[in-house]
Amino acid sequence: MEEESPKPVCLIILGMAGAGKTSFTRRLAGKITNGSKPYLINLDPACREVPYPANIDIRDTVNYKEVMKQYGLGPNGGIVTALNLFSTKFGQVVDLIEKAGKKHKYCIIDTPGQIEVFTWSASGTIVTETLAASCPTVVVYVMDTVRSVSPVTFMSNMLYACSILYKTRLPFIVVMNKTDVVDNSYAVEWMRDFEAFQEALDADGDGEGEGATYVGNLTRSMALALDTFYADLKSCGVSAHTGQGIDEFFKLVDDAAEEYEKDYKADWLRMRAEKLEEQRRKEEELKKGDKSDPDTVIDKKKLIDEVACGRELSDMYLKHPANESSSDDEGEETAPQETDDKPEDVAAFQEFIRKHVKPNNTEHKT
Ligand SMILES: Nc1nc2c(ncn2[C@@H]2O[C@H](COP(=O)(O)OP(=O)(O)OP(=O)(O)O)[C@@H](O)[C@H]2O)c(=O)[nH]1
Repeated sequence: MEEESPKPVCLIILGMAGAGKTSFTRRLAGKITNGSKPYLINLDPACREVPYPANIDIRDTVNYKEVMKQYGLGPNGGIVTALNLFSTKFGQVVDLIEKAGKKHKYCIIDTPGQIEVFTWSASGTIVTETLAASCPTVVVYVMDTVRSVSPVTFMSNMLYACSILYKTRLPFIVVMNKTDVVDNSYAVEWMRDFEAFQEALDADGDGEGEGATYVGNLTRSMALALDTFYADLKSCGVSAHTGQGIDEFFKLVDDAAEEYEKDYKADWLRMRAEKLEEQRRKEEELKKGDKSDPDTVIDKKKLIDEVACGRELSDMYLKHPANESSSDDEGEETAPQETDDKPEDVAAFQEFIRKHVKPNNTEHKT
């Protein structure tokens, strides 16, 4: 039997806006394992600068400001659509990631600022599923420890983390970032000891009894329900600024990668086999149908390019994702343009719709 070449452990970095995803990715970028730094991917089409040497950068492929113009979208719609377009070619990205496994032990994927762009979009699902079916994949949820000191905010953050865990069905790590400002011990205690959480809630004026507020009661019930989630949760405190806690984080990553092999891989391989079979069946059906149907045109143009990790950082900084000649302000919605749709973009978008928009949404997984 052919021996499989090693595949990198892929870390999908998620978190609320400002939690420190990019700073954390930048910190992880310096980790040297077996003589190599991690393979780095930026999936945020709207960031101005990528402060680490990305091997693959979505901004080299899709110009989100042009997407906003061409489809008449606002900034969030532009980011979602840019990611949708990119995700249609994510198979090519995975090929590059698999090849990178010969040299890199880890592959780190930084996601867009607004978490819902990834967690509530078709493209986020496509990216996650394609990765998980090919490489050991771990979801890393970055939480802002400073902003979560209120018990109600903490519980909301954990509830969000919990929803992502059950949605992705992958090993999961909660990273409590910014411990250089506030130590994460309060969060560890709240997760371990419900009474301590209850006391903090009382001290906040949201506790039990006559003075209890609706939000206090809700928080208490939710925190009780989250006990099961906390029981097996991998978490650690880190500071992306000082590097504190990074070694412990990588230990958790290695445990999570083992967990993937043991508990998740078989399911993902089965799902991939089913999808391939379904795709084969659909292609056969298409072949039998009208071959001149323009919707079946598949864009052969290579949209994804890899950049040598050692390239000059200045290359990354100098290129702004917007078209330099573009005069629109960031955040300004513009009317749809009727004329200059590029044929390759149209073909890619048609292909995206053909592949992923299913009648009645019967196969959409949540
Ligand atoms: N003190 C401290 N500040 C941090 C740390 N990590 C990030 N920050 C700060 O938090 C802010 C947000 O950091 P980013 O890395 O841009 O966060 P992000 O989640 O990538 O943000 P978006 O992608 O724009 O949503 C910046 O001002 C960082 O300097 C940390 O470990 N300690």
